[in-house]
Amino acid sequence: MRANTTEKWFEDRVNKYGPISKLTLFGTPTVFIHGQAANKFVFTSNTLNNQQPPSVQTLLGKRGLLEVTDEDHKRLRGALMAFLKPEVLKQYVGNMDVEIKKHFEMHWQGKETVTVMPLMMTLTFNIMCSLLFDLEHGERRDKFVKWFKELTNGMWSIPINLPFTRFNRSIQATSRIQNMIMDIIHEKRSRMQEANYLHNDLISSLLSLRGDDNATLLSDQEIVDNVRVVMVAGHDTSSILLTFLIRHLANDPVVYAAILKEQEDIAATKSSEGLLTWEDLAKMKFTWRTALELLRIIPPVPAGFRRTRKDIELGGYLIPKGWQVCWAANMTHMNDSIFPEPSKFDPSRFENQASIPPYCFVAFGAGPRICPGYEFARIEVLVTMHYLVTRYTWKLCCNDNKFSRDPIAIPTQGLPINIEQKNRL
Ligand code: HEM
Repeated sequence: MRANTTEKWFEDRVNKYGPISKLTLFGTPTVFIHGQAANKFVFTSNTLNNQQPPSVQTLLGKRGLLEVTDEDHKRLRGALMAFLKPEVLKQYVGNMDVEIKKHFEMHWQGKETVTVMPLMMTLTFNIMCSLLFDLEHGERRDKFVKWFKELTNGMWSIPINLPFTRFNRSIQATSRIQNMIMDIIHEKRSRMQEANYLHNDLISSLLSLRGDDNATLLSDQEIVDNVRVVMVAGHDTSSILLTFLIRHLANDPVVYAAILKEQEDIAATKSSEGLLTWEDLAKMKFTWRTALELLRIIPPVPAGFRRTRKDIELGGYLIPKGWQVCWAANMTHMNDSIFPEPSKFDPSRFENQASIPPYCFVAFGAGPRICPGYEFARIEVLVTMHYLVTRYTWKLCCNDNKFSRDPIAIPTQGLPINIEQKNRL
């Protein structure tokens, strides 16, 4: 992964061993499968459980969406979707707009050079703090960002909990984060007693949900674990997409010009103080198609795992109970019978999404575990791109066109760029 040869490794494997092959990964017998039918099986079969490395369970908790199955998964997912569904999120486009403009004022305005990747991490973290917790800027948010970085540093590390290991620092950070989220839950619960309290964040939404017997639908621990899962699942993924979009537009004047035109047309209808709306986002069709095409070529989640619940027969092979099953996005994303000329960057592939065969574009997964943050990611990417292209021009500082994976894609130097503000500011 560090040498960024993951895709090549998958391809070589398929060429050598065919569509289904076995190997040992992280010390566990694993079956590697790929292609449309294999994706359908991985994403929809109830003979498979979700499977995360042990470090992830320790750091994110046992009651998070990634760990639970069946009825518990449905209940917790339904609870998160009550906030993440488009009908609700559309009310928050203005809040995102405010947070994103603030980011550009604080971190870009007046600068000649910025490094994109860490800034996009900061931006998506702040968006989440505002929308998920309604957490004010200041000391508490600063502490949270510090602990969150420590938590994610150890996420894919070897889970050895000895003093001074990366994993040990992550465990300490996750326990501080747990305490902080618990405090926020208690504060929100008491504020919810106030007559005119507005539910305007994910935690308040989860606290307000009731089951059949009018008891709260989620326990406090379930809220803590799921908020951590959402923070982790939604942070790196969106930052990577934004970072690689900025890199791509610096190298592709045709796509850049089309996005600029689309965004300038929308900006022309707004006053300088006006906030973007849900209706404005609906007009950003070409910008979103460009983002989807980028996700096809560089999926932030390049592969994933499941575990068999029982012996399974697949394609004439027996996969024993307890084995890992590994899927990889690039094997369908770069298949020329599905996406002709797969290496060509062509946003028009997404003009008619219904024409893409099912289970072939899996940047957001598919089936019952398909990414619940799709709409959230779409809003943050579109609003960020709007302010970026209408207020700045940029050039890559160096030929930072390489990236490594950890397992997320990271430009080797963080993507430093030279920026210039447009006159509008
Ligand atoms: C460009 C941005 C994003 C990409 C490419 C992405 C990709 C994915 C993928 C591929 C999966 C499914 C993994 C599997 O089935 O093994 C997933 C699941 C998930 N994503 Fe995203 N994601 C993005 C943004 C977000 C955001 C912004 C949030 C939260 C606000 C989020 C929350 C989640 C959660 C909670 C799951 C687990 C769902 C479940 O197990 O039921 N994601 N994401």
